[in-house]
Parts: sequence; structure tokens; C-alpha cells
Amino acid sequence: MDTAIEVTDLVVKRGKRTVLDRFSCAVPRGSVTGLLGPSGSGKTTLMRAIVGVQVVAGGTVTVLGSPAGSPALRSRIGYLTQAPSVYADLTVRENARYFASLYRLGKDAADRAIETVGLTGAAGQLVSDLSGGQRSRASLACAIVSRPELLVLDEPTVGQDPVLRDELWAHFRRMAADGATVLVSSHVMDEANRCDRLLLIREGLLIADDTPAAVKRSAGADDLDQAFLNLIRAHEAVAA
Ligand SMILES: Nc1ncnc2c1ncn2[C@@H]1O[C@H](COP(=O)(O)OP(=O)(O)OP(=O)(O)O)[C@@H](O)[C@H]1O
Repeated sequence: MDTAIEVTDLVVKRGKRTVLDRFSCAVPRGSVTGLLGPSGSGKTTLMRAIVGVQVVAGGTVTVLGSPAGSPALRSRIGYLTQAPSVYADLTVRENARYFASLYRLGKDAADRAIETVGLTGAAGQLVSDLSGGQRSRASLACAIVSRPELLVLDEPTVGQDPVLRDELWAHFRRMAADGATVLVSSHVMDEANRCDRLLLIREGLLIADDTPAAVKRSAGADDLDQAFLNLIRAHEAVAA
């Protein structure tokens, strides 16, 4: 497997809690990999370690062949945080152009990203005047504007309607088909079905790492909702 992200024995403590405890996983290049797990299980923490903004207590994280956080990776990774990270006092277009300029890209790249997230009609609006879902799409436009090799997306479809969600997923699939690697966290199981691979985390431990079909098969379930419940319960039974 050509690997985009390799995490080995990662330990992260936040406050007094060990959030990830010797966590290991690998994400193949050119894949859409879903990161799933109950609230508080460590998904955001893992993403932060991958993009290099999380203090780690042990282990290694290698991203596109370099240690996570290396300056050389900055222009190769797009990161969408859960809280929109765009300037509220600028328009959608101004935000996208500003982020494009950081990568020495022009207006075309900005306009393309705005179109991809379905905000062309609102491009001239101030971000402060957008709805929550629109604001999160404005943030996504800025994350994808440079067409990064690795996109790390923390719940990118929260608050989006089904049509937009479908379009965004089609776009993630297109980016992977073009060779990019997409790591995306989600709570929505019909979205998980659209991933090439799934990583299921519970309380900082990896309890499944496989294709959606194989996850269902190994859990003896017809749908992913049930498969995850079965896996989590089996895990709880072993832990008890
Ligand atoms: N700044 C912080 N200081 C201390 N503990 C934190 C901090 N941020 C998160 N945590 C704790 O780390 C654990 C993992 O949080 P994380 O945000 O990674 O979970 P998550 O799986 O992304 O959750 P969600 O699906 O709700 O976004 C939680 O127990 C959380 O309380």
C-alpha cells in the first residue's frame, strides 16, 4: 500500500486524560478514509496530530513521507476544523482570494473553490451574514483552494442539506480519483458507506480499520449503523 499517513504508537494527553494511547493506523494514498466514533472518542485529536498542531507525548506521525508538522507539508495539506476558520468581516470571495494568494494562486482558483462548495450565489456576501452551513462551506472552500495532496476534514457536512452533502461527497471522490488523499470525520453512516476505508475509534482505541463491506461482514450486520453498534458492544464486553 502506498501510504499517505502512518501513525505509530501515538500517545496524546489532553489535560489529565490520555486521549490516544499507543494508537496506530495507516491511510492509503488516493483514498477517501472515514474517521468514525462516538463523541469524545479522539477523532479531532487524531486529526490535529496529523496536521501537526497537537502536542504529542509519544509515537510518530508521518505524513506524505515527512514528520507531521514539517514546514514543507504546510502547502500540501488542507485542514477543515469543526469551527469555521474564515474572516467574518470579509466576503466569501475575499476570503477565498486571500487563502488562494497565500499559495500564490489567482482569482480562478478562488472562484473554482467557491463553485465547488456551492456558494457562487453568495460569493459577494459577508461571512458574518451567512447561515451556519454556508459559513462552514466558505471555510471548506478555503481549505480546498490550493487543491492539496491531503485533505483533513473534521465533519465537513454538518448542517448541510442532503443535496449539498451529496455534491460535497461527489467532490471528495473526484479529488481522490485525481490522486488526493481525503481523511474525513463523520457521524453519518450513509456517508461512511461512501468511503474506501473506515477507521472506527472508541475511547482512543482503534476498533475497526477496513472497507465498509468488510466492517459489516466482520460485525455480522447488514448496515453500518448496526455494525458499529455491534463492534462497540463487543469492545465494551471485552473491556469489562
Ligand atoms: N483542549 C482540551 N483540553 C482538555 N481535554 C480536551 C481538549 N479538547 C478535547 N479534549 C478531550 O479529549 C477527548 C477527545 O476529544 P476529541 O475532540 O478528539 O473527540 P472527537 O471524537 O473529535 O469528538 P466529537 O465527535 O464530539 O467532535 C475528549 O474527552 C475531550 O474532552
